[in-house]
Amino acid sequence: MNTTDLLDQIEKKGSFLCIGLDTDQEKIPPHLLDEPDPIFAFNKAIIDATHHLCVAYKPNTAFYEAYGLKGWESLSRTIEYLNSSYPHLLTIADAKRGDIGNTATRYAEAFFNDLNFDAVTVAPYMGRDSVEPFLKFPDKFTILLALTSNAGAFDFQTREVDGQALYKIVLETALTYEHSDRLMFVVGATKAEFLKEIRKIVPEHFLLVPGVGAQGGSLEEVCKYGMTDRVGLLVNSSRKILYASREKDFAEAAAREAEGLQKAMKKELIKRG
Ligand SMILES: O=C(O)c1cc(=O)[nH]c(=O)n1[C@@H]1O[C@H](COP(=O)(O)O)[C@@H](O)[C@H]1O
Repeated sequence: MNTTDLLDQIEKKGSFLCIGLDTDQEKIPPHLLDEPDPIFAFNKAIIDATHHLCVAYKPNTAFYEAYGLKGWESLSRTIEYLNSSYPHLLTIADAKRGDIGNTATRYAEAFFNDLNFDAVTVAPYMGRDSVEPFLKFPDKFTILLALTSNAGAFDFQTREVDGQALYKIVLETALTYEHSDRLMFVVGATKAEFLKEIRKIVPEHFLLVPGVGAQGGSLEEVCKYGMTDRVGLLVNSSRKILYASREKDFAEAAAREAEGLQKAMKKELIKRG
């Protein structure tokens, strides 16, 4: 998957929605627990009901790793289903990895080659040699945490180092990495007002923006400060869509939530002209 394919999907669907598959066995409708793989059964129903409203899916690996081998199998079935049934959709492994180069290479192989995701989230703390192994893969995206949606973001990310906020240093430094055109950056929707400054440093790159929905971020604010001529935004929502209902109509309820966001996104795309 490359940026042109992604933009093509965004224009066709009038949507830059990413649906987070943060599938929690304790929150899925009870009738699915009789299925051989309840998590996959839930994901498949959600994907079938929402694929026309979004351009990306982002399983957060924590929700799968928590169930050990069984969870990893559910993740593997989910990505195989996405790649075979909806190959034009962007798939993001939200794994937030980061380690020395030798180890980072193995993480990159795990998510890009073995599982065949299009993108993976990576933490920047360990620097260049922990990120560049991911960037070696053509037609794959590495999504680097810049300014996250949580309260703890203020512990380090907004601290000034040599007169500049650390998240800005992350953005500027990452642009010097080899194949930096294969980067996207995470900016939390709850920090929309920072997007003006962020766009001065990364005017073109796509931003993955989680935090709309359950965390209270505003889509309008995100678009006002973060949207570019080539859109440049993937806005994620997970719980608000996935758990719109715990009854048999859960997939239809999820589609209604996703459609609400898609319609609002279409308006923003029209506003942009
Ligand atoms: O990298 C992420 O996706 C991420 C970064 C961030 O700053 N904040 C954030 O919430 N996320 C992820 O985005 C998803 C948000 O889920 P909801 O709050 O349920 O919409 C979760 O999978 C988080 O781990």
